[in-house]
Amino acid sequence: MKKELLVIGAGNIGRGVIGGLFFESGYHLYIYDIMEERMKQLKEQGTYLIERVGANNKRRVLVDDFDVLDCSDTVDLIEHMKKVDLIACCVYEGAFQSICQNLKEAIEYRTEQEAAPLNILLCVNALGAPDYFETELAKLLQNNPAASRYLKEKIGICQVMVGMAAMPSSEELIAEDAFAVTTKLDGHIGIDEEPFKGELPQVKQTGGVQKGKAQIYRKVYTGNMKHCMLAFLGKAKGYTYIRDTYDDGWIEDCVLGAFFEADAAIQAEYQFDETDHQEWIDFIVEAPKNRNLKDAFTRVAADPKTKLSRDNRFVGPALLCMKHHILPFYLAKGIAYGFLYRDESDIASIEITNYVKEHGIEKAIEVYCGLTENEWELKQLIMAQYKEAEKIR
Ligand SMILES: NC(=O)c1ccc[n+]([C@@H]2O[C@H](COP(=O)([O-])OP(=O)(O)OC[C@H]3O[C@@H](n4cnc5c(N)ncnc54)[C@H](O)[C@@H]3O)[C@@H](O)[C@H]2O)c1
Ligand SMILES: O=P(O)(O)OC[C@@H](O)[C@@H](O)[C@H](O)[C@H](O)CO
Repeated sequence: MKKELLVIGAGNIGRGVIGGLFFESGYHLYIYDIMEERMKQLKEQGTYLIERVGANNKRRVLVDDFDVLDCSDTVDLIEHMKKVDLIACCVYEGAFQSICQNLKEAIEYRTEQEAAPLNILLCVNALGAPDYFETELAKLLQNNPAASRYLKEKIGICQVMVGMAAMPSSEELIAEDAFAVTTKLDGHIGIDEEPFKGELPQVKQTGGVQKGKAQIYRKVYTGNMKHCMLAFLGKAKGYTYIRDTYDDGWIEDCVLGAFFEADAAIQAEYQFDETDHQEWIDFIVEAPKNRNLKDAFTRVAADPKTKLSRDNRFVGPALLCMKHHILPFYLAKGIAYGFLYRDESDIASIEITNYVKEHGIEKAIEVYCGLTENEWELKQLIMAQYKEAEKIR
């Protein structure tokens, strides 16, 4: 396999985690992002720094084997989609449609050329991303039978579990390198191996996983939920970074409570085998407390409108708990603190907290969590937790 990777979305994950690990494993990167001016600057700069921060040590990586595409339009992007056999999409959900639109053109070309298989790595926390890509591409290619066949037979659309946090670097480091990005040192990247065409790339801290579509639910409903709940509760306690919550026993109890509720529901739904299940618990619960990492609540809890929505990291597992007769007591607490979370730089948090003030918590739960009258038990649980949370805050 050619050691080339087209990275779409050159943010924390695209530059820092995926770009960094593939670069360190001998891959040449092609980088594309919609931020045209910034990409021009990156091209001029020619290198960028990654700071990998562990609980006990740090390490720097200077990435210098990449080309930045012409990001003024999508011509160059599509040209590279035609030729590079491995693509990593490191973006949020809002970018999916336009990426599919561009992929359509590339797939038609690849079909004509009888090109090699193409693997698309969806390095996202969004739920149902592979299904979205499969359906959208099938729709876009429906009038081209040969390309539809190529899509089915030669394109691997793979969920990737990015189990490694990445964030903007400190001001000091940014002064040194405007494109520096900070990531955790430990962690693991899991590629859903079932849809992958050919041999998996040999990349550091990266490997294949099974049941990828189920794994992303587990990651988001337990791991990302826990992370975000630390931020919601931590903010109420006046902290700023995830590390500030590490010695707070109350936060730890609540967050672990929510984790194990969600984990039990996920296990009931997806039945991961016991070894895999225990490894996941250890990965999340026993992760070393990384006090060197300044992971800000502003990043972790960003866009609480999405995070509190029906299928996302709190209401999703809470509903799954109800389905499996598990009381989502602590998950409801997480949701309640989500309704109290306010960050003056985050418009979604301002909208939500203003809405609660104006219309009350019950209406807010209906609007933002999408809970219906039939789901009255969960609604009442969240309302009760909110009442408590207001007193404690
Ligand atoms: N940061 C983390 O710790 C982390 C860990 C695991 C998974 N994730 C997931 O990875 C994805 C990226 O997160 P991030 O932290 O890198 O975000 P980010 O905001 O740092 O980077 C996203 C980048 O995508 C670019 N972009 C937006 N629309 C685009 C388009 N149409 N084409 C190309 N580029 C486009 C943005 O300009 C931005 O540079 C998200 O789905 C996130 O949930 C993040
Ligand atoms: O990027 P988001 O908004 O989906 O989630 C914020 C964080 O929880 C997330 O980026 C984690 O750091 C990451 O998923 C680590 O596994």
